[in-house]
Amino acid sequence: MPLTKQKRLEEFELIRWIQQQAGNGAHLALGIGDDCSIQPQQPDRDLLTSIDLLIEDIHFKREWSNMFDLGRKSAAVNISDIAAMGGTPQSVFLGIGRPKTIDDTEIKEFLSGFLAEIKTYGAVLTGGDSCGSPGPLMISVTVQGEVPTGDAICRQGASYGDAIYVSGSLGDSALALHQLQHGRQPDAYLKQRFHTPTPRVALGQELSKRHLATAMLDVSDGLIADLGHILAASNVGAELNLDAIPLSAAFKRLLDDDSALIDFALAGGEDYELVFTSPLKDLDQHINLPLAVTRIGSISQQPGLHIRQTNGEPYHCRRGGFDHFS
Ligand SMILES: Nc1ncnc2c1ncn2[C@@H]1O[C@H](COP(=O)(O)OP(=O)(O)OP(=O)(O)O)[C@@H](O)[C@H]1O
Ligand SMILES: Cc1ncc(C[n+]2csc(CCOP(=O)(O)O)c2C)c(N)n1
Ligand SMILES: [Mg+2]
Repeated sequence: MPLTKQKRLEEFELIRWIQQQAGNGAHLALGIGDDCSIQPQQPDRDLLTSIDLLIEDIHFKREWSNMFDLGRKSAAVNISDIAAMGGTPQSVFLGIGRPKTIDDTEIKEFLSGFLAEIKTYGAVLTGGDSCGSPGPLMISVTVQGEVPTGDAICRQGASYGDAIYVSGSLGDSALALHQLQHGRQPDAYLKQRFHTPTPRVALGQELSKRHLATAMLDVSDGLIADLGHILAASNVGAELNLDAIPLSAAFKRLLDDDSALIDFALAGGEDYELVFTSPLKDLDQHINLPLAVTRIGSISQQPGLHIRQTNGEPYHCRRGGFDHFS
């Protein structure tokens, strides 16, 4: 259906508003407004690029979140991929498929949250695309970052004897989601962990700059599934200590009443914490950041992922990791 003149004006007005809000990046020769942005290349840097989609009713429900927080989360989960390589985010590209039910105020709220989040990490909105959607709200985010040549931390470098670490705590986000899905209101802390996760950019940068980690990724689909990617890429196995999995006070309070909830920490997903391996056994002593880093196990020669309880018995998690196609 051809767009009316008035509708097109609205579309470009919104893009002009986005352009004004986005500002200019010092690393760019040209940002929003032309057919492409232009970024001069640095000879001693590797360019990191990642894309992720967020689709209404798959990744979020509009009734659970406000549009500002949804904007923040859309940015954060993508910036988390740059953090997971140890890089510095720079340019972000935003695609929006917008249903008619979202008005200008809501879309501006979304963009304000998105821009506030990327600004926190020094990144700039550099381009994107906007169109109508006959169905759900669809968000596509591409993020680019940089790392000194050769310093990016990949999934493939883990070797036998390395210790396995995780930042922050696990399971909060999945527990909040579980409560929302069952019509309950999570407490403020758990809610915040689900709606506005924090990409661990400073930790990733520290690990890459000081060459402290051999393999790394961010936990989006759940610890077991995502650590499994490191094991497959590195061709090794792992032993995890169940009691070492870091849990928040809010999570522990609920775990006291229902010990089965531990599976949300092992396989829930959307933690956006960093899981990494290192030959150092006391890595927490080497990092001076206001973020806990916990040793949860070690890389073994025996293939597969084995979880042990304190009494030495194996633990079998009853949840699978998140899989879009299962
Ligand atoms: N449709 C696709 N076309 C090309 N490459 C893809 C496609 N889907 C995924 N990939 C690539 O597969 C790899 C793994 O993607 P995946 O989405 O599982 O990882 P991730 O983005 O780190 O995790 P998550 O999406 O759960 O945050 C990435 O290199 C990604 O670019
Ligand atoms: C409404 C609603 N239902 C379910 C979930 C849970 N969820 C969706 S995608 C995903 C994995 C990460 O995504 P990706 O692999 O695409 O990066 C998880 C755990 C949610 N957030 N909202
Ligand atoms: Mg992905």
